Amino acid sequence: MTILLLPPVSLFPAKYKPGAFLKPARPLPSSRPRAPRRRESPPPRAAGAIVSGVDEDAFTKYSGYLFENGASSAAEFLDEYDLPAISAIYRRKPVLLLRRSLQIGATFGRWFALRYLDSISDRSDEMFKVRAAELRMILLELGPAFVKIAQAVSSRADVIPPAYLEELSLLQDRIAPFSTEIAFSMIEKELGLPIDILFSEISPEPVAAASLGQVYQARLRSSGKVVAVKVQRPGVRAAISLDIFILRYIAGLVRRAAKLNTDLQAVIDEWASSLFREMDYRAEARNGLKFRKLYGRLRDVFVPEMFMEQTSRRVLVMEWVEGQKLTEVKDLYLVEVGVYCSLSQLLEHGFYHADPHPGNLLRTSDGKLAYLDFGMMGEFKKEFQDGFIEACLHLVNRDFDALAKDFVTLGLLPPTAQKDEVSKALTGVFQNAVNKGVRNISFGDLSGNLGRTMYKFKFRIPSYFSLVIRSLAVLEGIAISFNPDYKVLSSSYPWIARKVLTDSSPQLQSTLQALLYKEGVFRIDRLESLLTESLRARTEQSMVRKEVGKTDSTAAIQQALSFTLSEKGAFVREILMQEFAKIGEELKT
Ligand SMILES: Nc1ncnc2c1ncn2[C@@H]1O[C@H](COP(=O)(O)OP(=O)(O)OP(=O)(O)O)[C@@H](O)[C@H]1O
Repeated sequence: MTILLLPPVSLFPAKYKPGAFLKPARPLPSSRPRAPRRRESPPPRAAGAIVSGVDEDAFTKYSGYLFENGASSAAEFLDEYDLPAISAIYRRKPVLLLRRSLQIGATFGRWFALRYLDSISDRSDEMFKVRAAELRMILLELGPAFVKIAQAVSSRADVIPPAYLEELSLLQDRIAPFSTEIAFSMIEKELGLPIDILFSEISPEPVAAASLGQVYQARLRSSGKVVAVKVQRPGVRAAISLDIFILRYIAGLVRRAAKLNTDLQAVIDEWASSLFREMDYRAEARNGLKFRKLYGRLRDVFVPEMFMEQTSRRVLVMEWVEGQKLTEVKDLYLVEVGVYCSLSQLLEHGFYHADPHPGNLLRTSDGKLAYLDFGMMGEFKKEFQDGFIEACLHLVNRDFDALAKDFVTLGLLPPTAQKDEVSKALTGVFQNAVNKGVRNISFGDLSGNLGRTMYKFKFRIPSYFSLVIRSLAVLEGIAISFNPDYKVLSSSYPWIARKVLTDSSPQLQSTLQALLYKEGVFRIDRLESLLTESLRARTEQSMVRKEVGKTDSTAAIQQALSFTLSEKGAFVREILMQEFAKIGEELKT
């Protein structure tokens, strides 16, 4: 059981430097708890003032928009993404629909026109940063649906230019808050008790504000535990529903006009369903509980406790995590911990954090990797897990025909695909990368190349697969920001090698067998390389911890031997025994 020793509670945690971007939470003396200050609104703000990067105008428009279009709409009460219901609600409001469509069109239209003017006046480079900042403000003004879309792409260093990436990453946690008065009354309404009864202390202002909700620090009256209280923005569900409805319509037009093969409306529907699930905080708390149970015990991983009794659809109460953003502390060891935890999520239990954006990963004050925000979780099915491992093995061993088959198993290619042709294309795409050696393959480049090949063959990448790729690409992205040579695949391969050598799944065992025998000939070199990699999985982790010194080759041989003799090495031992028996027979003749 991992135990996090919380440091003395301060309502000015290290990661929220007072005044950095929010008004500081009011420190309440922990020795003598006071009744919370209730219904305290933030002081009036000067229009157009900038509070450390949060533009007040954008904030006003953003919140105003939510209230105007959200709080009173029937769509605010939808429990899940229900397209017929959303259509029925907004078809009855043509004026609202038209006004909002014009607002979206005019806002983006103006921005594209400015970019066009930049390009014809040869000022594109000069104005690049300005336009990136404008785009961020536009997304903020347009509301949560656009902020969420931007967040989804903001970790893609491979597709977004750096200046845009920098601006879009600010959307992850620099969104202005809504009124505390409204938030407190929402807590009371949702949980059915007065704030003073629920909490003995609560920060008079939010400590963080995100697109869907904002977070307060508080102390539970019942147990005295310090908690984070997340409150959903009022009107957010209705506002998002309206925008989804409009975006779907635009997607239909674009698809027809550009004769696209990809069903853009289906992509939006899938995204919308997951966004609606994310807006149900009870589901988020259940996800958090499961995540904690599965991964909270991994070494140096921390998952906060969820308080189900104090959680409702729009209010979530969980254990407070004291720490700093992983991106700020630049801790490569914790990136490795994240990679190992991701592999365990994807390939061990198949239940994974599908939104591990940099704002959701913290380094706790005692040096652990803490996960936050369990709104978006993915399920990676067992057959896909094995298929993914097989694809990695075939990629590293340059078996492109087998790789094309793996793509069918993974649902990336339809079974009817011309596998020869695809395999030729994949060979072209991956050969260069693989020739550089597994340690030099960049996950970002690989997924970019894969996307382009898929596009060429008019195949679509299933959304589950994009999320899986994203959950690893995010970690690579964080590491690259302070270590340009970091490669996530190089950290993952030892784990994969170990898995394939030790797993009892018949599918993986037959893959291993196929890999170790080429045209009936035993490939000892492949077994050797798998063994070396799988041993690296163990030693590398301990070396990062500085627990052991460098292993010499004798130690490696000893470890390889002890592995093949261990219970987990049974299948490999069996193969080796058969090979030894064959050699014995040959020697006899
Ligand atoms: N348990 C916690 N302990 C400390 N801080 C927290 C905790 N939970 C959330 N926060 C802070 O609040 C911020 C927003 O929380 P969270 O990401 O869960 O909200 P969200 O509305 O789902 O955000 P997003 O829209 O970006 O996904 C986090 O980035 C973090 O700074």
